[in-house]
Amino acid sequence: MEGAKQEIPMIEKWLNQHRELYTAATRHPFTLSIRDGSVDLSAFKRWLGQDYIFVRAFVPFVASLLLKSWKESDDDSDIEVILGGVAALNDEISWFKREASKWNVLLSSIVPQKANLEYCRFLESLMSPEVEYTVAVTAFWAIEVV
Ligand SMILES: Cc1ncc(CO)c(N)n1
Repeated sequence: MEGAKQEIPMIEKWLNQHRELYTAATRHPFTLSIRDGSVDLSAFKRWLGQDYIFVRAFVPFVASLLLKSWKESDDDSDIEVILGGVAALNDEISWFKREASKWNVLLSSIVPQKANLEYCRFLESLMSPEVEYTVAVTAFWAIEVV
């Protein structure tokens, strides 16, 4: 009888390989302060404006992924998952606008911070037709899992 393979699943392997980064991102003091309600209002407003810029840039990235999934995916259900992501982004943008108005954040005049600008540029680079669907969808997964 063949020995049962004891392969570590890919996602588990990646999480193990990047455990410190993953914990730093998902247990960040800002995130924890949101969870327990102690968040500093000016930090929240700064996040709101910066994340709004990110989400605006994320929409065309997800749209490009939708197109790639239609062309390159071998699994029909992928397109529906990504379409669900687009729908969620629509609701998310409405939420950002509501929150911004509630907290007097002027979304039209937010200046992106350097890290955010670089992140948006990275997203844009993933939109290139040269970038394969498998690469782009893995980035999508990583962005959403963290
Ligand atoms: C869907 C989505 N992914 C990631 C982020 C980053 O915070 C966000 N605001 N929305």
